[in-house]
Amino acid sequence: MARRNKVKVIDAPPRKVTILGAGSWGTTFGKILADGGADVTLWARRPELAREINEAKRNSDYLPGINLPPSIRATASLEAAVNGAAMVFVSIPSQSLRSNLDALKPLVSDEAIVISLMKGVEKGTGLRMSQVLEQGLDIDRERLAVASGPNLALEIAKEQPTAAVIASDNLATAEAVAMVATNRYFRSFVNTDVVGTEFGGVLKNLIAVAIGIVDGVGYGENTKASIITRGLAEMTAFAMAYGAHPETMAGLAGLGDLIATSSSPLSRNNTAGRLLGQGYSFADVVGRMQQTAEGLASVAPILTLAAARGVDMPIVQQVSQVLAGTLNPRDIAPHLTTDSLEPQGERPNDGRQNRGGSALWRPFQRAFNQLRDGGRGSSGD
Ligand SMILES: NC(=O)c1ccc[n+]([C@@H]2O[C@H](COP(=O)([O-])OP(=O)(O)OC[C@H]3O[C@@H](n4cnc5c(N)ncnc54)[C@H](O)[C@@H]3O)[C@@H](O)[C@H]2O)c1
Ligand SMILES: O=P(O)(O)OC[C@H](O)CO
Repeated sequence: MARRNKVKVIDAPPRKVTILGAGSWGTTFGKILADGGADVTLWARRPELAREINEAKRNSDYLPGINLPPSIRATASLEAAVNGAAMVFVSIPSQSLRSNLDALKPLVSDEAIVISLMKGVEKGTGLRMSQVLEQGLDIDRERLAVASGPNLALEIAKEQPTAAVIASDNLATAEAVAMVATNRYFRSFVNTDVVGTEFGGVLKNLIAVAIGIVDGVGYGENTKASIITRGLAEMTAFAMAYGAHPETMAGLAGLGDLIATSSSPLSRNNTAGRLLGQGYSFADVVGRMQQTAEGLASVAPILTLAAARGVDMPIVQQVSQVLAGTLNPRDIAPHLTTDSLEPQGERPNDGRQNRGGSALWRPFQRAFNQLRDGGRGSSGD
C-alpha cells in the first residue's frame, strides 16, 4: 500500500498541536507545549475531564495542585482534537494504542507529524509504539518521532528544569518537534536513534520495578546501585541487539531515565515494584495502581524479544518471576546477575564466559562485525 505524504519541515511553531490522552503525562506535555508558545488541544476520553480542564484549568485527578496555562483547550471529540493539527502527540497506555488507531487514521492530515510519548511495547507483537503507529496509521517513518528521557510528570508540571530527547529517522522531524517542545524549564535534545530512544524508555521501567522490589524488601543503597548498574548493562545489550547505539543508552533516554525512575517515589513502576517487595501479589498491585505502570505489561514481550536475539536479561527475568509469584522478592538480590557462581566479566570483553561468547557479549560482537564490514548487515529494526 502506498505511504502517505512525506514530512514537511516546519521552521516555526505550528498553528495547532494536539495531545491524545489527558492523563498525567499527556496533560503535562500539553503544559510544556503551551508554555513554549504552541496552540494546544488535549483529547480527554471523559467529557467531565475535558470540562474541568476548560473551565478550571485543572486536571485534579492526575495533576493535583497544578494550574494549567489559560490557553490550553480540551475536548472529548477525537475529530475536533485532531482536525487541523500539525503535530499529534500520543500519550495513552501502550496496550490501548492499537485499538484507537482505526478511529484516528482518517483524521490525521497527510502533513502532520505524529509523536509517541509512550514507554511500552505491545504485548503479543513486541512492537515498539512507533512501529504500532506506523502500521496502524500507514504513515511514513519520516513523519514519526518519539519523545523520552527522565520525565516524571509532576516534577515537570511544577516547572522543575528538565531535559528530554526527541528521536526520529528524519533529523528535520526531530528538530521541528524539539523546537515546539522547548520552553524556559524544558529542553528537548534530538537524535536519530529511534530504536534506542524507545527501548531506553521501556527497559528502564523494568529495572525500576526491580529497584522498587528491593526497596520494598528493605535492602539498601548497595543493592539498588548494583541493580541500576547491571540493569544498564542489560538494557544496553538488549537495545544494541536490536540496532540501537550504545551512546543512546548512556544518554537521557537510557541512563538519565533509569536514574529518575529508579530513585523517585513518583514513579508508578517503582511504586508497583515496592508493593511487590512488600509482599503484595501481582493482582493486588494492579488493583492498587491508579495510573499506568507500563513496566508490568512489558516484561513478557521484552523477554521474548531478548530470547529471539540471544540476550540474557537476568534482572528482568527475576522481575518476571516475582510477578508470577515464583520468586520470593527477598531472593532477587542473591541472584543479581546469574545463578552461576562462575566469575563473570563486568565488561563485555572481560572474563572467561564472555570471551567465549556469552549472550551479553553477542550484541557487542554483532555491532563490531557490522562496523568491520562497513555497516552492512541487519540494522535490527
Ligand atoms: N506520567 C509520567 O511521568 C510519564 C512520563 C513520560 C512518559 N510517560 C508515558 O506516557 C504514557 C501515558 O502515561 P500517563 O502517565 O499519562 O498515564 P495515565 O495513567 O496518567 O493516563 C493515561 C491516559 O490514557 C487514557 N486511556 C486509558 N485507556 C485508554 C484507552 N483504551 N484508549 C484511550 N485512552 C485511554 C486515560 O483516560 C488517561 O487519560 C505511558 O506510556 C507512560 O509510560 C509517562
Ligand atoms: O511513573 P513511571 O514509572 O511511568 O515513570 C515516568 C517516566 O517514564 C519517568 O521518566
